[in-house]
This record gives sequence, C-alpha cells and structure tokens, in this order.
Amino acid sequence: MSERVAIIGGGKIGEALVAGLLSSGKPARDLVVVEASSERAEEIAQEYKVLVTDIATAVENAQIVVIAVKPDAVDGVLAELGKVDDNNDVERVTVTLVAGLPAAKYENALPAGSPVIRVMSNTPLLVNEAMSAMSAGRYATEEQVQTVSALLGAVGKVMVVPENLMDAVTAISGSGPAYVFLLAESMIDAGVSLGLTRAQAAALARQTIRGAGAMLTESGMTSTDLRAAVTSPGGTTAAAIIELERAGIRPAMYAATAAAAARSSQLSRRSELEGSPGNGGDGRG
Ligand SMILES: NC(=O)C1=CN([C@@H]2O[C@H](COP(=O)(O)OP(=O)(O)OC[C@H]3O[C@@H](n4cnc5c(N)ncnc54)[C@H](O)[C@@H]3O)[C@@H](O)[C@H]2O)C=CC1
Ligand SMILES: O=C(O)[C@@H]1CCC=N1
Repeated sequence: MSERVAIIGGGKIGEALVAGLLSSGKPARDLVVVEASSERAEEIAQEYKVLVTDIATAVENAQIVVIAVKPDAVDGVLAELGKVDDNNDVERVTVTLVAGLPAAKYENALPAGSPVIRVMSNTPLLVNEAMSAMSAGRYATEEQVQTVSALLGAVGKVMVVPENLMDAVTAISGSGPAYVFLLAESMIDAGVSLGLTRAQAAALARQTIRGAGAMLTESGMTSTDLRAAVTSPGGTTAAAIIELERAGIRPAMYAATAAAAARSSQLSRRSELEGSPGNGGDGRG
C-alpha cells in the first residue's frame, strides 16, 4: 500500500479518509491534501501532519487522486485538474467520493481515456469501519479497481456494484449512519423521559447500538432472527415493537431511503443536463 494518495477536499469525508488511512498504517508522507479553506487546511495539517498544498503539487506523483468536495464544487476541481500539467510517467486513477455525480462526468472533463472509479463511502471511515461501494468507470482497469479496493479495504468493508445501484447504495450506507445517530438521539430522549439522567441514557443507548451492531456483523444471524431472540413472548420488547410498527417504522424507512435515492438521482440528472452537447458531454444515459 505504497501509492501516493492526493485528497482534494479536507472536509468531513476527506478528513475521515485521512484519519482512517493513517490509523490503518499508511504513512503520512504518502498522503497529501488540497483544501480551499485556509483555516480548515491549517487544522488538517496540524492534526494529521500531512502535507496540505495546492492541487498541482498534490497531484504530481499521486497514483490515486480522490475528489471529496461537495457536488457543486466538482466543476471547479475538474477545471483546476485540467490546468495541471500531466506527468505521463505516473499512472493515475481518479476516485470520486461525491454523491450523485456519475463517473462519466469526470471522464468527460478529464483527458480522454482517464480512469475513474466512483465510490460511495460513509463517515465510519474515521474509525476504520466504513462501508464503501465502488463502480469502475469505462477506462478503469481491473488492477486499478483492485488497488482502490485495497486502499478502501484498509478502512472498512468494500463492495463492487454496477453504477446504476449507486443511488440505492447512497440511500442505505452513505446516509445510513445518520439514521442510526437519529435512532440513538431518540432512544436517549426517551430514556430521559423515563427518568434516566441524560448521561445514563446516552451510555445505555451507545453501548446497546454498539453491541447490536457487533451482533449483526459477527453472529452470522439475520436481523430478523436476532430481533426474535430479544423478543420474549408477551414481554417488554414485544410491547415496544408493536408501538414502533404502529408508528410506521418500516414505511418511514422505505420513504426516507426513497427520498435519499431520488435526491442522488436528481444530482446525477442535473449533471447530465449540464454535461450535454456543447458542454463536452457525450449524451450517455
Ligand atoms: N458526509 C458524509 O457522510 C458523506 C459525504 N459524501 C460525499 O463526500 C463529499 C464531501 O462531503 P463532506 O466531506 O461532508 O463535505 P464538507 O463540506 O465537509 O467538505 C468539503 C471540503 O471541500 C473543500 N473544497 C471545496 N472546494 C474545493 C476545491 N476546489 N479544492 C479543495 N478543497 C475544496 C471545502 O472547503 C470543504 O472543506 C460530498 O460530495 C458528499 O456527497 C459521501 C458519503 C458520505
Ligand atoms: O448527505 C449527503 O448528501 C452525503 C452523501 C451521503 C451522505 N452524506
């Protein structure tokens, strides 16, 4: 894992990637960050002791260029990348972590034939527990897919999916940590309403979610079987679950994830319109 990785965008997800890669053993000298906000750049350099520099210096000698800016900043980054003198000695793959924007958008803007890999990861990158789904663009080789898969595998689990599933992936694992944090918030507030202190309720909810998460990943049992094992006949869990079902927890999850996927797809359609004829687009669906 000796590739030099340039990360463009040192925000929440860029920082999480830096932190995760460092704690997985990647040397700081192999990471370089580009960050538009000088305050943020200073924070990243101080905290992680990585080089934070301009895009041309960062990209030079980087085998992997990761784009981790908000979707509306991508055009600016692609324009800056277009101005960078390409060093043909370095085989470079561009990895985009940006929600909603298709690999073709980057392929159309970068020099012809540039390999691109689209990834949807999540903030548990910070604790080496990310779920990253990746789709290879048209020009990415199997070897590049393996290289990026190994890089992301150092900070969590990796799944390869066809690009048409990226909106669904974004809705489940990209945004998913927020659903779990919302569940934690509501459990804590509920605990307080039942007489626990906030600190007690928070400690109970945190460890319960951690333990349940570990059972989900380590027991080999399905979520349905795990839930059944907690639910004693006529007991407390059954009483609670009746209320959660009555409140519509399942339809709420269908509607929430459909809204997230629709938003991701909307970003993708908008980028296709912007990239259509006259703007370097190839009109691909
Ligand atoms: N936050 C999350 O949980 C997840 C975010 N994503 C995707 O990751 C991307 C980044 O999201 P966040 O980190 O949450 O956003 P953020 O707003 O925290 O970070 C973006 C950073 O990029 C910097 N930036 C903007 N333009 C730049 C440029 N031209 N050059 C260098 N730096 C520039 C900004 O100053 C900011 O620090 C988004 O596209 C989002 O869709 C994907 C999965 C999960
Ligand atoms: O909310 C967002 O748009 C980003 C993408 C997935 C998680 N956060």
